Amino acid sequence: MTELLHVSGGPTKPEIIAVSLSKLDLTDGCRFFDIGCGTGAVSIEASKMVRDISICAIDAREEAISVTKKNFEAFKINNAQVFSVESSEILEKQEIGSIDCAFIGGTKNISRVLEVLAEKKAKSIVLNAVRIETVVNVINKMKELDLFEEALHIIVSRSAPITGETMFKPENPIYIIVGKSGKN
Ligand SMILES: C[S@@+](CC[C@H](N)C(=O)[O-])C[C@H]1O[C@@H](n2cnc3c(N)ncnc32)[C@H](O)[C@@H]1O
Repeated sequence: MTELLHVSGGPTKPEIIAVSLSKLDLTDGCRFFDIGCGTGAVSIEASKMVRDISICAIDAREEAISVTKKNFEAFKINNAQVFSVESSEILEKQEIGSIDCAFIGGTKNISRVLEVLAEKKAKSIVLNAVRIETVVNVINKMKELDLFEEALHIIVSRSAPITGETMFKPENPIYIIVGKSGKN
């Protein structure tokens, strides 16, 4: 089995990716943006879900981009563009084109990123956050931009062996915030 290379902050846990992608409404041929892609794990799972997806993976850290490129090669992701840049600097550029669905795993400059996604009429936006301050900022900003749909608080506990039996160990709680454009 192909092993995913890791980088600090990633990969996002598979259960969180599964719920996040289920909220994104990915469709065949859509243009998917992985903002703060880290390892590229979310893009890899998205490409397993829908055919002909066009991926744009962005991370401000060169180290993350290098890992994403290696993972894309290992998982045979051929339909992706990868950008090593702060996302608010590139998303608004005309050559980036249209944006259908955006997963946001990194929240630096999040207000500006959400403004650009709203300007570009991204149909669905799903954001992962761990900090309560981020959650409040994102919900307020999405409401201001008429994007806010719902927020989820997810806690996964995973089985772990204990003296020959099984216990459950909790993973860190994650907030998933969902935005849709054209709500009204
Ligand atoms: C928690 S990690 C993402 C993990 C990723 N979803 C995965 O599965 O590997 C957050 C990443 O977002 C990046 N990041 C944060 N804000 C960003 C921004 N505004 N533009 C680009 N990258 C950003 C960080 O460099 C970091 O690599």
